[in-house]
Amino acid sequence: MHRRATDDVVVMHPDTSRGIEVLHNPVYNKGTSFTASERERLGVRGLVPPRFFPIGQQATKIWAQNQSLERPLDKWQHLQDLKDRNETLFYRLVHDHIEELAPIIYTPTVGDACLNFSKLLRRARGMYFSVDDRGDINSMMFNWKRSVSVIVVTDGSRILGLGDLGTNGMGISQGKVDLYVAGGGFDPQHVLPVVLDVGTNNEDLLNDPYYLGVPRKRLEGEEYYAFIEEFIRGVRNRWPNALIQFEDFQTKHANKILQRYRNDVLCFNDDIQGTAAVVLAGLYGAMKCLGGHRKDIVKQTFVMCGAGSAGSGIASFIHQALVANGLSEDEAYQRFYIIDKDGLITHDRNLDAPGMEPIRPFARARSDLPDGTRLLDVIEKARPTTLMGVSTVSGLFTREVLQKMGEINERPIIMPLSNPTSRAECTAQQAAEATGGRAIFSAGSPFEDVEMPNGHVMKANQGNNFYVFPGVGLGALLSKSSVISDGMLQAAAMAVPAMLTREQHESGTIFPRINRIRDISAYVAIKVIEAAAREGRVPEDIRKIVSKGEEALREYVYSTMWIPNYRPTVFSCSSRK
Ligand SMILES: NC(=O)C1=CN([C@@H]2O[C@H](COP(=O)(O)OP(=O)(O)OC[C@H]3O[C@@H](n4cnc5c(N)ncnc54)[C@H](OP(=O)(O)O)[C@@H]3O)[C@@H](O)[C@H]2O)C=CC1
Ligand SMILES: CC(=O)C(=O)O
Ligand SMILES: [Mg+2]
Repeated sequence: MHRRATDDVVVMHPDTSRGIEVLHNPVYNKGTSFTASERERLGVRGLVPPRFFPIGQQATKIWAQNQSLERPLDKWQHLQDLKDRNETLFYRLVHDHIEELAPIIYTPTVGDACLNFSKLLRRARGMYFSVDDRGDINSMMFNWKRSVSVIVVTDGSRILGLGDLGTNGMGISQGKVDLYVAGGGFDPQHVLPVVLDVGTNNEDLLNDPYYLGVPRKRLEGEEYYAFIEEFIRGVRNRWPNALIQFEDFQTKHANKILQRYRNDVLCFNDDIQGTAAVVLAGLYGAMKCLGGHRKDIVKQTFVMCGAGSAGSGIASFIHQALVANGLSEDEAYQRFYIIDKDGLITHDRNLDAPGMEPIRPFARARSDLPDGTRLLDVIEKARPTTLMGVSTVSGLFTREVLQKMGEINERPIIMPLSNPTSRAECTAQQAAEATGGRAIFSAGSPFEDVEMPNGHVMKANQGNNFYVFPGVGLGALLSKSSVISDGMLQAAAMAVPAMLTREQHESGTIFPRINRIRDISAYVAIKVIEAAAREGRVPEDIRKIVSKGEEALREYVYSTMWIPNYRPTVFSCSSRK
């Protein structure tokens, strides 16, 4: 599946030309890092400057270049250009500077990149399947490499909180697979970003002469689901062991697709399930900040702004955890107040509308509060401990709302989770000012910690599914389970806060630093594999490793991780891939 860390050579495909072609191939190119013997062997002697620079020095130089750029989008472009020239060096840079570069290759900058994708694209990456390809999707998959372990696929219909970006959504699939490599240790040769171009309803794109997708309205209804089915069947045929991550599908389709495939195909929806796992992880962390135990989530009351795929996924998943910790189903539903653009959702709402199904059990009784009650009034009445935002509405958490949370709670839990930064329901600064720095804060996109006038620092945690999806994917694949169960995801949620120290909790930290992402992903993977084993989903060889204990599992997980270093490059008469 992955290239093992113990692999000591890169074997060039026998059809790859020697000479200049090697330099033009980002998989094999090392620039000034080819050794003298490689220069001979690969026919590049004299095609690169004579001096040899090890990867560390190359990375230092390119890092300085990237840092000298002012605009985040220029940094993004600079990194894409590097990836197009030299993948190993690109991933080395991202691996070594993940804290600084995650906001560039991922939220928030990737949002800008998607908005401008038609203008920015220089070299295509990944696979595009459009409505015009119907009937040929499986055969097209043979244009790609034989070995794929993870596919991130979007239909571009809801990219971050930016709406329908059509085929420009490819930027998010690419950003996520880069995080699989940098964060989860996946071999870059085995990840595949995909966009399903089923059209777009975005008029600006339809009128843009440079738009890269098929300029037509979106497929809908049975035609849409037939297209998805053709794609899934194609994957099953071409890459039967690959994991599929559904990303940024609009709510009305996201849940339906997930329910249709989750019991038959190794897949998950990152916005529904990955987000839910990370938010629960954050809540467990918050319970520790409050001096308690993760079981204390049963004492919490949640107001959730946003009833889309993220909101419904989070609510359902926390509900499961509340029940697992002793509440009845009904008691657990009573802990939620869910609000959409029309205010509080009650039984007076049309709960049969597309996408509403998972929200239905959370609708409040008519007697509680009138349908449509506004956020501030809901907070007054419900007195929540936790306020979450997955609404895409910047500024929704007004000063009054945040102050009210601060009046009700000594340490209010405030989570403006919408991405990118321009869509966050509030900033860290606003949350800190309105609560006197007492909030336990976590946002989808990165913010700076806030220092209060008295010197106290309010931690600006980043609550992003980035903390779990690489580890969930890694664990699921290594477990050889055929599906990803709720139990595996619940285990992922518990793994993340277990990586924090008491001192970190005391300072208001609910997620580990992102520069530990490889260790976080490995630990999440270990817990996911253990959960799969407990549920009887793993074959004998994996069960044996699990039975030897966590250390053996850790060794197994780390041994599969790809490390961004150059290895000697050789030709072989038969390909190993
Ligand atoms: N931090 C993270 O890791 C993640 C963050 N997200 C973010 O979550 C956001 C939502 O994603 P998703 O659920 O898929 O998107 P949707 O567009 O499906 O959901 C948005 C929801 O917000 C509601 N809404 C709109 N205006 C308001 C308002 N004024 N008050 C309360 N609710 C409102 C919408 O209601 P209506 O339908 O009536 O318009 C809808 O229910 C995105 O910004 C995304 O980037 C998503 C996944 C992961
Ligand atoms: C983080 C993510 O998946 C989103 O905002 O959609
Ligand atoms: Mg997403």
